[in-house]
Amino acid sequence: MAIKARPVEAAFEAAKERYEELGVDVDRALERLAKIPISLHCWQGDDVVGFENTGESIGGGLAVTGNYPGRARNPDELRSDLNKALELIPGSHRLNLHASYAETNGQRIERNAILPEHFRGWIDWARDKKMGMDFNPTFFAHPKAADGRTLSHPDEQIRGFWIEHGIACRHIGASIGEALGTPCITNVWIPDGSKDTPVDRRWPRERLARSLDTIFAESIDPRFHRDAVECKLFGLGSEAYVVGSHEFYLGYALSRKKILCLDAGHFHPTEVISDKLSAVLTYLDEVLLHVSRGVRWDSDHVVTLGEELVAIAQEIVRGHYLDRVHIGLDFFDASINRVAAWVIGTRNMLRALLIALVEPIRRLQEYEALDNFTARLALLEELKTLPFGAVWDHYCLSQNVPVGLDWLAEVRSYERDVLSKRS
Ligand SMILES: C[C@H](O)[C@H](O)[C@@H](O)C(=O)CO
Ligand SMILES: [Mn+2]
Repeated sequence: MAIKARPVEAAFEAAKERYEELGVDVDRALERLAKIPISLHCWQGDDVVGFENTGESIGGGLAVTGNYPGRARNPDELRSDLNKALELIPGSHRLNLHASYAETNGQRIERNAILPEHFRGWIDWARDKKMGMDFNPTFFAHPKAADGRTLSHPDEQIRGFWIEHGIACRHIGASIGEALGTPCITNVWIPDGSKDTPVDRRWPRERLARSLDTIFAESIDPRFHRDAVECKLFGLGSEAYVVGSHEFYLGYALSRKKILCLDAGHFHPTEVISDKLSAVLTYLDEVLLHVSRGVRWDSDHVVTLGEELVAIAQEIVRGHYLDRVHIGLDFFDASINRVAAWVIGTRNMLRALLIALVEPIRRLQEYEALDNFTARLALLEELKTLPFGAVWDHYCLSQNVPVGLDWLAEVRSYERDVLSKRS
């Protein structure tokens, strides 16, 4: 039986009173939450396989584990799964698509020859849903990336191929942005690195910088398109050295005025991106997030409502960065229902943002300004058990999406009627 609206609203009114006692405007917090788009990554729905049908393994130091039935095998199935997930997530969001999800009518189109027309189906789908889109060149799962090197490759022809792919993707990103009326962020992540200690750390980085400069040489109207670059500490097979490290891309983004992408799984396990946000935003205009959950390594587990997720959201809200931080997700778990994975991860991102939005920030800041660290700690701890869940339930109700765990029943019936029929 579905959760009833009356008790949800009664709990909300009581919760609102508790927050108002602390000076929090709950209605305004909810209005702000409704305006935050999360970019949902298409690759959770099919284990990062894409639709090129080349039989290439994922490579690039990435790994997907699990064999839960129901993986989307073609664009229509993936869009259908995304539709289901989006029905269960409050608010208006975006789609983050990889180039390997091109629709080429069975024709083999090389990655350096892909065109906006190969993404028409996605653009039309997003336009119908009034959604924006983001985009990514795919520098992995390809014979020319088989040795784990692309834009930094010493072979000029291989490097040239990937440069052409990057350029093609910027054109696709620009047409997506123009068609949908909201800038498309095209994010460059490459796997390049070395398993064992390299002798030459310098020249691959010099080559990568030159390749990126060539890719970005054409200026594109920022109303349609924005460039981002994603750093990483290590991957499977690139344990000793990653060409596009954090320092490399921080310098690149700063000197070339690009958006820096911080992936929560791309740092040493004791490092957190929540602490990096205000550091890099002191100098950079904008940041793209790949919110993920690494368990011991960059394992891309589904995002849970843990301390770091809340800290990321708090940093965005407390720092007034909502218009400078673009929030995308990056996880892929094939061991559970894939639609549920999207719903759990995205609802958690939104819940973390709501927790941050209903904080009595002014009061906390006053305590801090007065060096009243006792009251700051006491209030921060008290906030953890305030009736936030009642506010979230009301938000779901007001956005016409299932309250509480009611969404799971809908995923289960979709699994029974649709996913289980896929071989
Ligand atoms: C599939 C994504 O582009 C990929 O996960 C990338 O963003 C990444 O994080 C690689 O580790
Ligand atoms: Mn990422």
